[in-house]
Amino acid sequence: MTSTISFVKGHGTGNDFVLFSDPEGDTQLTAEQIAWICDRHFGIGADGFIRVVRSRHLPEGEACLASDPAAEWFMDYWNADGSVSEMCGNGIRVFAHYLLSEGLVDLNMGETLVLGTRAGVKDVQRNRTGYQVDMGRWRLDGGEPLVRARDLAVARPGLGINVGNPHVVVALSHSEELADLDLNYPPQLDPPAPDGANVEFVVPEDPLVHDGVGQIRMRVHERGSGETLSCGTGAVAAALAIRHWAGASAPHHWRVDVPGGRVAVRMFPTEEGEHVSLSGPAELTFRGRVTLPF
Ligand SMILES: N[C@@H](CCC[C@H](N)C(=O)O)C(=O)O
Repeated sequence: MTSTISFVKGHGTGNDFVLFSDPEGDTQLTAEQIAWICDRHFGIGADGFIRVVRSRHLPEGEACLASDPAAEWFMDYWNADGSVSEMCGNGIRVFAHYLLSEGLVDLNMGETLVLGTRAGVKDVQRNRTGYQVDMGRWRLDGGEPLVRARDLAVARPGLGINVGNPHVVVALSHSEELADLDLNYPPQLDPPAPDGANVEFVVPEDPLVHDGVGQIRMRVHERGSGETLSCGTGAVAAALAIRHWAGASAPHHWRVDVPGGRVAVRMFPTEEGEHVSLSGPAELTFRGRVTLPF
């Protein structure tokens, strides 16, 4: 049976998403349908798919992911190939912006919106650049695999970092090396990451620190989506990795430039340990209806 769905398209620094409203949780699209929707030639085209669903309608096993009763809404995030991911840093800002624009939530400056994700609940606030998300705790995870990429002469050591979803960050020495990378091909990790990983290639800007703010430039190959113009969780992982390598005197505030724009990352102490936040813009670009072919 074919079905027609309404959607809204949005992006955060060029990382683009199809948002599908399913407040009562009564439409389960298949991985194949989601991959078709995200296909840029045969479908709508997007780096990811976000189902907008009330947390209380999640199936039993997923309900614990939004365990804070304040998280009325859940970001059900899917990659372009139809695989699920735990978290999306650009996607959650666009998700918050969608909820606000549709009048589903109120969020004045200084207030906090609590949203559910597969990586736990996240606090979102509005700020000067758009939205700031408390991404919570992070951990060094996934070891230091060797990373091979097309047009990178020799394999480089990466650093595994989990910010809710898995990343491997690789430092390059200059911007030509970053520009020359061919990320049409997935980077190879040795040893491979058991659940796959998003891979970020990073170069320091000159100077690395300006007015107390660290400055880096990044390109990314996303698990399940290929090269994208930006990755919010990737920017967070990249800033954490560079701070780790730079040592104790490194700043806790970073500016991360990606092909699609700029985001900011801040590390700050909390009672349960260090948290990291991500700030950046969120835009909604158009809405439409699409008939799924299968
Ligand atoms: N683009 C996202 C990350 C999306 C999920 C990722 N591809 C994964 O599989 O973990 C971001 O902005 O964080």
